[in-house]
Amino acid sequence: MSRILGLLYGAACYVVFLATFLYAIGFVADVSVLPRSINHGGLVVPAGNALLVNLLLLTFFALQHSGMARQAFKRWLTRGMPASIERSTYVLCASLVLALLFWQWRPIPVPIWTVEGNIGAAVLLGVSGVGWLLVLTSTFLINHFELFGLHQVLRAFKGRPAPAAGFRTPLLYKLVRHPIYLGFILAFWATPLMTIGHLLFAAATTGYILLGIMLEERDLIALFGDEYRRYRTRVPMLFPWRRLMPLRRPTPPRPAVQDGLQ
Ligand SMILES: C[S@@+](CC[C@H](N)C(=O)[O-])C[C@H]1O[C@@H](n2cnc3c(N)ncnc32)[C@H](O)[C@@H]1O
Repeated sequence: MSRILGLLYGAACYVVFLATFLYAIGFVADVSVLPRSINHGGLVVPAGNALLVNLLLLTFFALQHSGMARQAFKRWLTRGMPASIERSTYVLCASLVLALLFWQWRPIPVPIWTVEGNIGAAVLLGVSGVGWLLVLTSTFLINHFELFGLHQVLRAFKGRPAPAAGFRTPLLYKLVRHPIYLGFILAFWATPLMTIGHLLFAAATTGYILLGIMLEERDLIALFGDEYRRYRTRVPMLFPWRRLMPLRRPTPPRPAVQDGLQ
């Protein structure tokens, strides 16, 4: 019975995640048919108040996201719930906090840049679309269903032990260490209409991504040791410049010739 409940819970969490993810695309792209987006629909308040509320929402998301991802928190959580539904619970909480952000976001629709003309706007929307595609594709590269908890509840349902965390570097992970985060950065910054509200969102999430990378890599080193350390020296963090333009190796210094010794 508890295995069936676990499976249903995991599936429900996944559906909530999917709905939130799809809404996020529309929210950031400012799709006008949505009830709320980054530039419309939310309560209109003075810019100072809006800034404060939005920063609180973003901070709450960052605390939930990073706090619940730490090993110590997972150990504490799994004292009270089966380990097989820990990841689904994480995904559910992250989705609910994100939904709260979408609901309570205060637009500050003062333009910073506006790209007029079909081609320019289409290129920027295209780059943003590529970003979202990069996010989704990369989740499948490292294991989409494990990342969102379905794999774990399915294994528990079949009575199999939880899978050990695996380190993978397929395709895009050979170019950059964090293609999912790169995808988010492209999706958040590439917009034909950058408003103060959107800029706040893009800048705060980018700052959080950089901090999140530091925490995530610390955990990955603890888990995979030298294998991850070597990966870090080989593959750039977010932008594949080093791959596209290999740096010239510095020429080694010539040994000093000392008078009288040669
Ligand atoms: C939201 S994903 C982001 C993955 C990666 N930072 C990226 O941007 O593509 C976070 C989870 O992926 C795991 N992870 C990160 N890099 C990984 C890799 N190369 N192989 C397997 N898991 C990885 C982390 O341990 C963490 O649980």
